[in-house]
Amino acid sequence: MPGQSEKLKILVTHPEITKVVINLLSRDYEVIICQSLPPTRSEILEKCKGVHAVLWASNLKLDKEIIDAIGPQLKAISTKSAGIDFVDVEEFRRRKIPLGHVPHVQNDAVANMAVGLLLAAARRFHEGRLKIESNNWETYTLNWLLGQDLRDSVVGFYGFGGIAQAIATRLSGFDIDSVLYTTRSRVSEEIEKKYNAKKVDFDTMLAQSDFVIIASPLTKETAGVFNATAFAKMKKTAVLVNIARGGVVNQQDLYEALKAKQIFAAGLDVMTPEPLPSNDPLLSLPNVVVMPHTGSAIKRTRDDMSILAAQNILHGLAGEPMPAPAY
Ligand SMILES: O=C(O)[C@H](O)CO
Repeated sequence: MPGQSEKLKILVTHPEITKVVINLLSRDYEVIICQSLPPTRSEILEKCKGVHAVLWASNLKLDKEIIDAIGPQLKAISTKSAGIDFVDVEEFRRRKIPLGHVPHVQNDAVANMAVGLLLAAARRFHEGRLKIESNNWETYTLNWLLGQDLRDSVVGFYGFGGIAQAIATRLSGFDIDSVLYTTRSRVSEEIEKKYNAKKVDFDTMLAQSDFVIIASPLTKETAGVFNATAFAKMKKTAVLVNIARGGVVNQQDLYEALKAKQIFAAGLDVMTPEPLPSNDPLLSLPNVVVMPHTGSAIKRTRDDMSILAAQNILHGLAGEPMPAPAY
């Protein structure tokens, strides 16, 4: 136990966390900051011993080894991401250690990325650039580089939480016809009305959607569900967008489907693995638009994410419920 004048310790696992957060945490606690860039597990394992809370700003595995290295005085950890597929949540639950994550604050930024990818894939941005680079303008034909239209389209969502709804809000400005969504439980009637949305089973969503947007967490249930069987059920003109996690998609099957033009195009902010090797076959396809998992990469959004993570651990240290508990 620390003495009366000794402050409890918080480990921040990344040197670039905004000063606002460091100042906030330093008011009542001693803050230890990891310095390695990229963050290393070895530095975290060394510095985490004896701390009382951790702001986990990394997607390195957060597991039993780390919890054991910290020690039994640990009171709270928060990730700085919405997705927690790199965390052994069961271990936290079993030991009753408060675990926070960071949902909602990145909805707008990620939704903007999704719309960007959707338009870029539907309107063939990558292929257009390749044509320019190879001096292959075919503007003499009347139907060169025709894309897919959002107007009057059906947009299907796999997962219909905050990010998906923020995407649907934006797409309503493109005069889409309706929204289909596949989730475990139905959203409220009010939300369905707002987006002209209907809950349908996975196969119906795949078969009837012109655009399919993956916006679900990666879990045992969602891993690899977008596979060859799923792609075979989609329209040939369909555009797939993934801003969730690469693991929801079987990437080899996606590659085959795109190459065979079984579906029209894909826009991906997430993939497997990350970083994607520069010689990955996916990158050889003209009908894929890729971004390196930067959906939330807006300064204000990233700061908001750090602030919410800090609030999670401050509440955890005070023995209060976190604003955004992960379980
Ligand atoms: O989960 C999130 O918040 C983003 O995808 C960053 O990992």
